[in-house]
Amino acid sequence: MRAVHFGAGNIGRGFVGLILHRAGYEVTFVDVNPELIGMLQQVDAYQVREVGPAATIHTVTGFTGIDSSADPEAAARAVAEADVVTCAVGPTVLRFIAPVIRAGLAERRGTPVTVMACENAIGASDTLRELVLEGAPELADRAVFANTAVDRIIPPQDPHGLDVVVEDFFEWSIDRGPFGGADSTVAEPSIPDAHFVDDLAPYIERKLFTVNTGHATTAYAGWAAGIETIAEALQSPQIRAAVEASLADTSRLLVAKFGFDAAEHAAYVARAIERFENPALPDTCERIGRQPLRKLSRHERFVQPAAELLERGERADALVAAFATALRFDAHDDEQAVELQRLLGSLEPDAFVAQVTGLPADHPLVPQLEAAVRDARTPRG
Ligand SMILES: NC(=O)c1ccc[n+]([C@@H]2O[C@H](COP(=O)([O-])OP(=O)(O)OC[C@H]3O[C@@H](n4cnc5c(N)ncnc54)[C@H](O)[C@@H]3O)[C@@H](O)[C@H]2O)c1
Ligand SMILES: O=P(O)(O)OC[C@@H](O)[C@@H](O)[C@H](O)[C@H](O)CO
Repeated sequence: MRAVHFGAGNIGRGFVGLILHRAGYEVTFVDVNPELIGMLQQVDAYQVREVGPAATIHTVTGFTGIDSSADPEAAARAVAEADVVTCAVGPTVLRFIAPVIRAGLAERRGTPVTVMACENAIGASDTLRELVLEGAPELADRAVFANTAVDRIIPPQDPHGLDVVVEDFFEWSIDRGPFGGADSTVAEPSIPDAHFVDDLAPYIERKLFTVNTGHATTAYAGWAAGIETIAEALQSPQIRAAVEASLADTSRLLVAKFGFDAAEHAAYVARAIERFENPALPDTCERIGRQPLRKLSRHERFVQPAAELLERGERADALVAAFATALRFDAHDDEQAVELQRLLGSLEPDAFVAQVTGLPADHPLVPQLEAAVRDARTPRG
């Protein structure tokens, strides 16, 4: 069985590549980083080292690499011949890999390929499908796109090596809907470490609005306090209280919306905070806070749950406070952080909230976010 995976970064090598290898796939990694692809072409194996109570070392073999910026035709050919195509490139990069997948589908003969975007975003495979079929709707029956939720914390790695240090926890949930039904000619791919679910919404929203909301609250508060790592930030009682308050907001929403058992959900939240604190994971506030404009957008970790709470007539004060703290993220190496600071300095609060969050002006959350922006624009004494 052949898999093509776009994005040979942390999740690519330390999660998707590992799980596909364990499922028996030969994996072709496609990336635009020539150094990374060079290493994947030159060696036969790399290691994934899990750290935490259930620590194990896994060896991944049977892979190769293609540099899609140097040889997009080879990448398209690999897609044409694959059983499964996955990606973990970041939601903002989907539009750059879409033309390569489109070219692969155009060459494809025989059964449709399964495509799964493994990104932190709701409906990422649906987004990828729209981008791939843009201008080429006739290719629709050559691929089946399934949404997924992926969870494993993988901190920054040595950029000059292939081995990856990861936490011992992982979860990959895949929407079963597109497979095997009356309208589908494609069976569920065999991936024993993943689980197929009838309704992905509770899984992706629980993950994004717990793990990622809690992570982001920690990161922005840590950054504002001048703290480097996530584990260190959580040692501050104020930051910990802010994280617990954000997750109390999202818990109220998730339990009401999906009918989760309150005690089981509380255990899920506690486990997420324990995972952030894993002392063996050198994860940084800068990585977790990366791309703040994406994280402050409409369907993301603060605005979406806060908006839904207000629509239900509830408050979301802790999420609004976390949004306010995020406005202080000014990492110089992060293009979106630089743009965030430029927008803060140049747009009035109403224009900033409309542009960054995409909320309609009459949404009940808007006045609170505008107040946060007004406050962030006031010089600190
Ligand atoms: N690291 C984590 O803890 C984690 C956990 C769950 C989900 N995710 C999600 O996985 C995705 C990737 O995150 P990551 O941490 O692995 O990032 P990363 O930066 O380590 O990896 C992304 C890779 O994509 C490559 N890339 C960029 N443009 C490309 C293109 N046009 N074609 C092919 N490859 C391209 C980059 O060179 C890089 O190697 C994100 O959506 C992230 O939210 C990350
Ligand atoms: O990858 P991002 O930028 O969407 O979010 C940063 C982290 O919260 C994220 O990578 C987590 O480590 C991951 O989602 C855990 O499964």
